[in-house]
Amino acid sequence: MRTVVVGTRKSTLALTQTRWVMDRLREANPRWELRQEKIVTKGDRILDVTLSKIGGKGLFVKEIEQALLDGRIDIAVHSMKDMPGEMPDGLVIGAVTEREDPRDCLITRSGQSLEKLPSGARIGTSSLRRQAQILAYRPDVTVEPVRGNLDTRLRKMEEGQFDAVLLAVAGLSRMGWQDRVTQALSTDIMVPAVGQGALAVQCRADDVEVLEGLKRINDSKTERAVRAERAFLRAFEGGCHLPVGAYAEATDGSIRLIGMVAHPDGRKVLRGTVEGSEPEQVGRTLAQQLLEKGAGALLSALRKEMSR
Ligand SMILES: NCc1[nH]cc(CCC(=O)O)c1CC(=O)O
Repeated sequence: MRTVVVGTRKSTLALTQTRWVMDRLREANPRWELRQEKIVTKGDRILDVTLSKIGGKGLFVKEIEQALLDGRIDIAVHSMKDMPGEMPDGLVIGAVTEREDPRDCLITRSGQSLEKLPSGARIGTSSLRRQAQILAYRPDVTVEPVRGNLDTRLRKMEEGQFDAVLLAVAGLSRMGWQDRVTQALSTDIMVPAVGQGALAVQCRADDVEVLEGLKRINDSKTERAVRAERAFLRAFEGGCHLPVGAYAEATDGSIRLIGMVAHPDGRKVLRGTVEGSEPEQVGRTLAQQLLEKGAGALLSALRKEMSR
């Protein structure tokens, strides 16, 4: 028997995801005794400021990673899309779980689709990636920031603060709320966030026993797809709160990756596709392709605007 402590954020979504992973782990490793440890992160405590102002999505992950490094926990379950491109020394992703629906979706109060929403409709999202792509498709709507957990965002829409909100299908379906989706958006309109729909199960790089056990719940196709997406993201240094998206489909032999870099106002959206067999290579090649189309200048101008 080995006691394995699994760390998670305290949000209902994080707890649901962790419970799901713990069930898989229990099946795959009957000799493990699994215990759950809840960790409150800065991102969960500070809810009244936009994420990019307090340091981006990475802050949800950082404090949990510290608990791993300190040995307070042995395994951490994260939404893959919340993981920054780079990871601290000493930690690895030991397993990537099978990806759920990777798409973003629109939830409208009226039930109208994106095409039917009236001009001037207010859409709640704090993601620059979602903002850019929705404005590129519907330049006549307005985008307003919204923070908080999934239920908070849905409630704010129902109360009339917004006419619609944009969320990941995967988060809603893990909560059992897939019937709330008005319209799942095709990746032609909305390229998802890197890693969206997959879970990352992280551990210490030298914890051989845990690594062995995590391998048993790894989904190799999702892993290859996410490796390509993350290699793409890393090429744009610190891209986790920038308007960058990527989505890959992988078989055992090949990978097809689509990527997107945009200006938040939606007036410029650069997209590209690359196919290949080696995930990191595919990611870097696509990043290079978009850099040649002007993604570098776009993002450095944006970084300057955001740091003002
Ligand atoms: N940004 C927060 C976040 N992190 C992971 C998910 C759920 C979807 C997923 O695992 O990809 C969500 C909610 C959302 O963006 O709608």
